[in-house]
Amino acid sequence: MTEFTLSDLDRIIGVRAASDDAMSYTRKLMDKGVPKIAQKVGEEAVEAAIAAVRGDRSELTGEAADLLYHLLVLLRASDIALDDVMAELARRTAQTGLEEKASRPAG
Ligand SMILES: N=c1c2ncn([C@@H]3O[C@H](COP(=O)(O)OP(=O)(O)OP(=O)(O)O)[C@@H](O)[C@H]3O)c2ncn1[C@@H]1O[C@H](COP(=O)(O)O)[C@@H](O)[C@H]1O
Repeated sequence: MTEFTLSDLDRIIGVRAASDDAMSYTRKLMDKGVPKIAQKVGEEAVEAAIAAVRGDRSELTGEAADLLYHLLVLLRASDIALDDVMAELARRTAQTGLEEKASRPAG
């Protein structure tokens, strides 16, 4: 299993977004602003959905990677920390109590 996490990617995106490297796709996206980044998120989500319906696992893997990357850029452009999204997910999980059950050995 890869050790690379969404937090790692988010950190890289933060560095690239703050850079003045004209070759950075992240920098270019940030310059275009929230509407353009939101459009990309929508496009990548639709492409991922289509790949899933077609049963194309390789295509879906690639589109899911594009979607997660663009979503992280959108969050940053909207000044929302990935940590805040994770905290919301943790809050929902705590409400169900499933985290504890999932970490307990079955039986
Ligand atoms: N994970 C990604 C990633 N996923 C997708 N993409 C880029 O997303 C773009 C999507 O291509 P599209 O054809 O859909 O879009 P487009 O060419 O911009 O055309 P438009 O739709 O905008 O008109 C491609 O240029 C991909 O390279 C990414 N670009 C960067 N990253 C990560 O971000 C890091 C920093 O990248 P830079 O900012 O380029 O240094 C990289 O090391 C990666 O870890």
